[in-house]
Amino acid sequence: MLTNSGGQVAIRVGVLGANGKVGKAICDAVNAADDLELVATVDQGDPIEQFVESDAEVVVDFTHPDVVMDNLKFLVANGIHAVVGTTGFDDDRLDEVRSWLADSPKTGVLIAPNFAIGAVLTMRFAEQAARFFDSVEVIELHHPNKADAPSGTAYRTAALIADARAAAGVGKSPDATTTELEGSRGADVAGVRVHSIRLAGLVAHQEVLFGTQGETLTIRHDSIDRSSFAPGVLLGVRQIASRPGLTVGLDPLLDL
Ligand SMILES: NC(=O)C1=CN([C@@H]2O[C@H](COP(=O)(O)OP(=O)(O)OC[C@H]3O[C@@H](n4cnc5c(N)ncnc54)[C@H](OP(=O)(O)O)[C@@H]3O)[C@@H](O)[C@H]2O)C=CC1
Ligand SMILES: O=C(O)C1=N[C@H](C(=O)O)C[C@H](O)C1
Repeated sequence: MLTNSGGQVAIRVGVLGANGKVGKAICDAVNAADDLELVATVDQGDPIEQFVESDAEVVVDFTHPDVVMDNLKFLVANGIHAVVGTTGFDDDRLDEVRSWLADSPKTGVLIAPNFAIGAVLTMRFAEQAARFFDSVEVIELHHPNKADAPSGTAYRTAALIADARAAAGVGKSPDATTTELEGSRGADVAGVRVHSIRLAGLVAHQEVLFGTQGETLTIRHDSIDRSSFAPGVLLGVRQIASRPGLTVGLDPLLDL
């Protein structure tokens, strides 16, 4: 059992996807925190049972949308709290996680499409701005090794904007396009156009563009290093045991 200089018992943390781009940054951050102990790391091909054997209290998942549900089902069934950054969660998946948690009521799961504070604020600011502008489009820009498009953050941003506009009675963005090459106007996410750029040299970036008579507003966020995700993940690791059930997004942990 690890204790820090104040005699506090460290939280026992496991990482899934530990050899991945974000997983490595999270392992470094856990190792650098004196109130956390990295007790197990699991990547492709390793047995997930390591988390039970090592008595992990919280497991962080940055793997792949195709495998994250199986991982989560195992963690919840074993009463291990989870902090999940992996993308691919639609309403059906969230409902499935809730149904597992109903059988494990003390377990907490946090699923957040983006753990970077600037990205969380971008979503919040976009939601606030949404009702004041006629037009809105989202551009997300990522490294070319990203598996999913649009990004989980862009999905969530578009959904928040759409909900805010619907609540305020604002209609769809004006668009007179009648002739188009397929894909040229981006994907339609809840009625909001989302454009995905994949470019060598990028990490994770998003612009939300608003327009109305005589003015535009652009909200832009840039993760220029994957360490940007670590503070939000560690906040989740520290809080999740006191938040049983499903929490979606980092906002409640930041009192937003
Ligand atoms: N919420 C957030 O703030 C953020 C979310 N993400 C999301 O996190 C996920 C991972 O991103 P990233 O780190 O860039 O991806 P990587 O591909 O770099 O890392 C994923 C790692 O998970 C491993 N893996 C795959 N399947 C399993 C499995 N069944 N069990 C254990 N490990 C497995 C992969 O191994 P192998 O390569 O051999 O398949 C790889 O090492 C993506 O969904 C991404 O969108 C990313 C950044 C921030
Ligand atoms: O794959 C990534 O890199 C990222 N994925 C998340 C997403 O899809 O929104 C978060 C961030 O954009 C980085």
